[in-house]
Amino acid sequence: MTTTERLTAPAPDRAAVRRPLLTVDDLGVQFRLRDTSVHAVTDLNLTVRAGELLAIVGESGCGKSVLAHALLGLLPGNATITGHAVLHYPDADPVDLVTCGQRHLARRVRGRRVGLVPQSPATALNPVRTGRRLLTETLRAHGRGREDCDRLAVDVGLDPADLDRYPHELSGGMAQRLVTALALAPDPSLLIADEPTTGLDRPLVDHTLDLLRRRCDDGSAVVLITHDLAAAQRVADTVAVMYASRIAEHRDAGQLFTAPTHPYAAALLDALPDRAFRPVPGDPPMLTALPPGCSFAPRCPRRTDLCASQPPPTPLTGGGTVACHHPITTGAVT
Ligand SMILES: Nc1ncnc2c1ncn2[C@@H]1O[C@H](COP(=O)(O)OP(=O)(O)OP(=O)(O)O)[C@@H](O)[C@H]1O
Ligand code: NI
Repeated sequence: MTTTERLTAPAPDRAAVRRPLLTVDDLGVQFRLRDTSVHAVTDLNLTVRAGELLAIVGESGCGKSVLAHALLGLLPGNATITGHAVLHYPDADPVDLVTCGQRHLARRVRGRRVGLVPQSPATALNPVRTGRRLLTETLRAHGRGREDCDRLAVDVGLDPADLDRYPHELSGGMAQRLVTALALAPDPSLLIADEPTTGLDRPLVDHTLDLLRRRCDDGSAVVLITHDLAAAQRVADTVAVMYASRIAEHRDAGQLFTAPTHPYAAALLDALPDRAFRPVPGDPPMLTALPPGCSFAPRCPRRTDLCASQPPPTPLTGGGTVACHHPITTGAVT
């Protein structure tokens, strides 16, 4: 099966009937620099439901990893976070990840309820411990035995013999699979996987995507951050397209890939080799100087004067959101 074929064919909006696991409400992240500030996440709203695989896509630097770090309390000291990101527990009161504090995040959330596959696995691994030791310690901390070690390795496509290597003895792809196994060890109800297929060859990319899909089919939720639109198309229930720190379009994956309504989403799809293979013209704006209107307007074939001056509305249309003054209604870019 090629990556562009769907692994499963979920009914449209299947995820919509599940309970919300995470609700993000007007989330903002800014980094203070000496004489300016970087708007890395702006006015971001989304819901992730149990059983849902949400793919977050968008060009490099649009704020995907910062969003992941914000949800896990992993932002550096020069960051300011605003808004809310509420994690709902089936058996306890909901918790706002923005305000609950590092102690709660460390004890109850990070690596427990919410797992992270970090974008840079090499720097995330303790260099003086073998993969087996790292994995055994993580499993033990969550009440699971060392016998789960080899099974987890196989799940992520790693030869259990490679667990006896130190991080510097692992290839980039092996380190990637090891950090995925470490994130899965606590069996988190929400897994945020930030480019989890980097450095993997095609069969292992598909193996990893299928693993994430199966977790969702078993009732967990996954946020898959990826540059790879074909990967999103293969496994995602819903897709959020980020552009310059905001969500441009967020809807059912099937609808987004067949009839994108935001001109940026349409342009991203047109850039795919198996579509028009036409790169998105121009460059994204600096996040230190976001324009007052729509950030995509300077690159947009549908822009009018309104786009340059007024921020786009984000009405709910057809079960999704699109932040655009002139959304495409036919699925064709005019
Ligand atoms: N500590 C920081 N201080 C200042 N700016 C930062 C900091 N961390 C990230 N940024 C900026 O925030 C923006 C968003 O970065 P982010 O890493 O989220 O992008 P991304 O969408 O994950 O990109 P990629 O696809 O390349 O991983 C970038 O402009 C980046 O330079
Ligand atoms: Ni990133």
